[in-house]
Amino acid sequence: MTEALVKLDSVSVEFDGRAVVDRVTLSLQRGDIITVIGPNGAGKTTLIKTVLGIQRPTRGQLAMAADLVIGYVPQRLTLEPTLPLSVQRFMLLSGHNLAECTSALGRTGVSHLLGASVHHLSGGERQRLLLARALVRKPDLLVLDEPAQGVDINGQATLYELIRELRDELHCGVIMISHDLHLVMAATDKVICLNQHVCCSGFPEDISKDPAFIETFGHQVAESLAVYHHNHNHRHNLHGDVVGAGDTGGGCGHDHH
Ligand SMILES: Nc1ncnc2c1ncn2[C@@H]1O[C@H](COP(=O)(O)OP(=O)(O)OP(=O)(O)O)[C@@H](O)[C@H]1O
Repeated sequence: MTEALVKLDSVSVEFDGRAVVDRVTLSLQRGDIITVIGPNGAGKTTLIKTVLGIQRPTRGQLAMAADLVIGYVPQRLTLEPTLPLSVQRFMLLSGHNLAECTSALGRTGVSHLLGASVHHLSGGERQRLLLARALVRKPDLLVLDEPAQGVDINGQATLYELIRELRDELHCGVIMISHDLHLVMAATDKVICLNQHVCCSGFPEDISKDPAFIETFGHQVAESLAVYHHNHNHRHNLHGDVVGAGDTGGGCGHDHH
């Protein structure tokens, strides 16, 4: 039997008597990728914070595997703008040595930015830096809060692919929040649709037909997702260009009907 990295059993989080997360039960194993979707204010970040152990549940049980190493990619990188900080220094603050930091930066495609200032990175570069910082810890569990924000559309698909590859390499579990519904539906193993409580959950192709999903996101979104088939027959490089197996000669290779 596979050991759960994190288990939530009927977890609720209340602020001022209001349930922001309402009786959520989930279990995350090694190899899983779970994506939490839902409207603004649905409690997604609060749920992620609970998984991280930084938000205490008001009710219910949270169980984590012993010695669990978590790599976290936050929604925002808050830095003192007047403090000069290079990418190298930022990474070294993790407590890992330069070789480990450079290797993690290389894996997320930004090792060339070692000497750059973190204040001047593009949105996509910043997300890759944050991913490298999470990665350098060799996490059992990767927790990402909107990892593709500020990343252009090509870069988003590539970033989700990178997350899948990292899951395979580290044999870790992944839980993330995303608003990129089409990419989520194409690239995720399991989706949890949250609106305080879990409206529905399951595999992308199933939940897009779920009445609770349709009620939350509307018919238009549900219909466009329900007919979306993603036959990914190739790989992308970090710039989003198509490379490798099954490249049909420059075509995108995804079937969108
Ligand atoms: N520490 C807190 N104290 C009081 N209310 C809070 C606190 N943290 C979050 N909330 C409230 O809980 C609700 C859910 O917030 P949360 O950030 O979890 O939602 P979200 O689904 O991540 O939203 P978004 O998609 O907009 O990022 C919001 O109404 C928010 O104002």
